Amino acid sequence: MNDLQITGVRALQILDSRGYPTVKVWLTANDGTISVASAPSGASTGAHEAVELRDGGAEYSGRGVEKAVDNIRGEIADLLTSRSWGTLADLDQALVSLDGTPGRSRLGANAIVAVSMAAARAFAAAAGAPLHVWIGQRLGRGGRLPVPHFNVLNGGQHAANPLEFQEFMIAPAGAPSFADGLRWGSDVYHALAKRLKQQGLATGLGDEGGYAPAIARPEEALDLIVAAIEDAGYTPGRHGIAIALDPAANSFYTEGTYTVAGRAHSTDQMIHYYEKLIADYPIWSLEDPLAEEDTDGWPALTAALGNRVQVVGDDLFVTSADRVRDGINTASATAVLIKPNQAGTVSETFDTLTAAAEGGFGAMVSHRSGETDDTFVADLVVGAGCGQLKSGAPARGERVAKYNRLLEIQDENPDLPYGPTGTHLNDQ
Ligand SMILES: C=C(OP(=O)(O)O)C(=O)O
Ligand SMILES: [Mg+2]
Repeated sequence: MNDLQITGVRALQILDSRGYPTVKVWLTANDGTISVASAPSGASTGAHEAVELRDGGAEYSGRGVEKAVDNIRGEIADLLTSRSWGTLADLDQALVSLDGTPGRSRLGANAIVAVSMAAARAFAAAAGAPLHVWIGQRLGRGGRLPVPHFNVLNGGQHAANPLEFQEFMIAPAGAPSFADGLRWGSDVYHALAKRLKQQGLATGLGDEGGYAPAIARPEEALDLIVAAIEDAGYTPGRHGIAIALDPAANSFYTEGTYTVAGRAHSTDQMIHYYEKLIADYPIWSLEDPLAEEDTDGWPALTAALGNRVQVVGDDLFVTSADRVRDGINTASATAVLIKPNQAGTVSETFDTLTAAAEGGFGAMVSHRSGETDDTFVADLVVGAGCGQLKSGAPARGERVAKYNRLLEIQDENPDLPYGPTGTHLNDQ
């Protein structure tokens, strides 16, 4: 394969789906091919994830990213055009070395991840392969279309309602194909709106396109969703439409106590609470059920529930291969959420996917709550072959862009299998 020679670098501050500034990058290769990528942005971030560079301060806000853009136009462009690149791993490593900080705070994780994503596209284009095929080759995996996890009801830091749990997702595991699963999800999404209206609840949306009604108890949300699945004519459960939760427990944990709908829970009580939810509702996956700093709680929860549901670390692992290996050694979870901008580069994201697979962990690829029309995660999940994606509701342009890209991939590759392997979604 020929080396990649980058001859042009363009960067711009654009807006993400929340209307906050983010970074867009264009890389031109010497054959004239232009590869584009945009950085997403999280709101409920883990303490250890790579750090966005924001003008005037690193914490999340609507502040500008002009400095990050300037870094791409300056130092990063100089690096990228200074030599040819044999592999993405070399290019990413050079970016990480140029930054020189563990958290990517000098040049900005938003600048670096956008460049890395665009570079991955440039390598794929140079190889004449679709991005998902090129990614599959890098990871040594066969392609697979994911079960989409639609976040249909929003709370936590993604909505202004009193619901502490952040994400209530529906997963059409029993659908015969990705395209059918997408239709099933959209049917339930619309049935849920009807239910909410019937009950006098608001149908305004949270950041990821799910409804954000003024309810506080997770059970109320789950009752509404199960009813909507049935209203739409589907069967709740792993043979039909299962439920996945991302409570994002960091945000309702203080000094050893989890507060849910006005009630305080110790870690043990929280584990019992999830046990009851799992018994009462067709929940198959639990992401960030406990806070990232509750390090004794995670193995206890996984020992208690890990044979019944998938236990996913997001803020706990922040897409870091080292943290995933620790999690495997301590049996702290059974799967990892994969967000390239937490890891910092695409190559590090690949390393984390590999570490997870080597340790028998599952993986779910994920968007961020602040998104753009970039569809990188759709190709990533197919190439990774892990069979699970969350990209928000089956509505709102920045969310459906990913689902629509998967429809294209399915259409172009009708033999790709659908769904995860080796997870609880295949049980029963
Ligand atoms: C997608 C998520 O939200 P954010 O992007 O705000 O971290 C999440 O917590 O899984
Ligand atoms: Mg999460």
